[in-house]
Amino acid sequence: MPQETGQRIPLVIVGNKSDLIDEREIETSEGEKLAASWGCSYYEASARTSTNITPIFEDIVRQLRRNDALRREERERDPARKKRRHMVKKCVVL
Ligand SMILES: Nc1nc2c(ncn2[C@@H]2O[C@H](COP(=O)(O)OP(=O)(O)OP(=O)(O)O)[C@@H](O)[C@H]2O)c(=O)[nH]1
Repeated sequence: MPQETGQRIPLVIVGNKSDLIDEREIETSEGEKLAASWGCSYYEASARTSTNITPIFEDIVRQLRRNDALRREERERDPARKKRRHMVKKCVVL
């Protein structure tokens, strides 16, 4: 799925309600397999017990920061960028 969009979108797969152990419908291995095929992390979390909530948001923030850094690097490497910068006309307010 991430490959289909062609964009860097932060992605994690979360199986919620991990506290309801007896009502499990998806095996951990199944979630991990899907996450591996999407190239992202898999978490099992519980909103009720606050299990894994912080690591999920930390993972997303790490991805956002990594994507920002990659975008900056790509922009720096773009040879057309320098040329464009010289062509920009600035407006001066007096
Ligand atoms: N035990 C447990 N209950 C949860 C958890 N997360 C949400 N719920 C409960 O599940 C119900 C539905 O929660 P919503 O946040 O409305 O989720 P939803 O996507 O609209 O509904 P679901 O089909 O239940 O996923 C509510 O009664 C929540 O309190 C959890 O991690 N553990």
